[in-house]
Amino acid sequence: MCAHPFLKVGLDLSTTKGRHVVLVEDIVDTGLTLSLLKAHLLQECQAASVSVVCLLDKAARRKVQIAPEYKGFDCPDFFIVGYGLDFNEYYRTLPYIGVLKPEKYQ
Ligand SMILES: O=P(O)(O)OC[C@H]1O[C@H](OP(=O)(O)OP(=O)(O)O)[C@H](O)[C@@H]1O
Repeated sequence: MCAHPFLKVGLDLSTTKGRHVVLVEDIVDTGLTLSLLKAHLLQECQAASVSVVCLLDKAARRKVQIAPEYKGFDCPDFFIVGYGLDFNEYYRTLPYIGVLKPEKYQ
């Protein structure tokens, strides 16, 4: 199954063996999520390659060295919501991307 003790993925990742995988993300922030998944797919699942496409790339927050191969937009270091992005499950279904006022989360 190529399972990972921390990753909960609703797919059988062993099917990626020998295949070129494209991960589609809404946002890359610290990069920790993708870094973990990418390493797992390459090292444990033996994917042939893993590339990343994201809508938003918030590079200023990066904690690990990872860069999406394809991105829609560079994103400034604001708290972004809408278009699938949430704050405690609020705002996720907004049909646009917005910036949350700091007083809403501080
Ligand atoms: O680069 P990182 O710091 O790892 O953050 C990026 C991840 O965070 C968000 O998911 P989140 O964990 O908020 O879950 P969600 O998609 O259910 O909102 C987003 O969808 C990415 O998967």
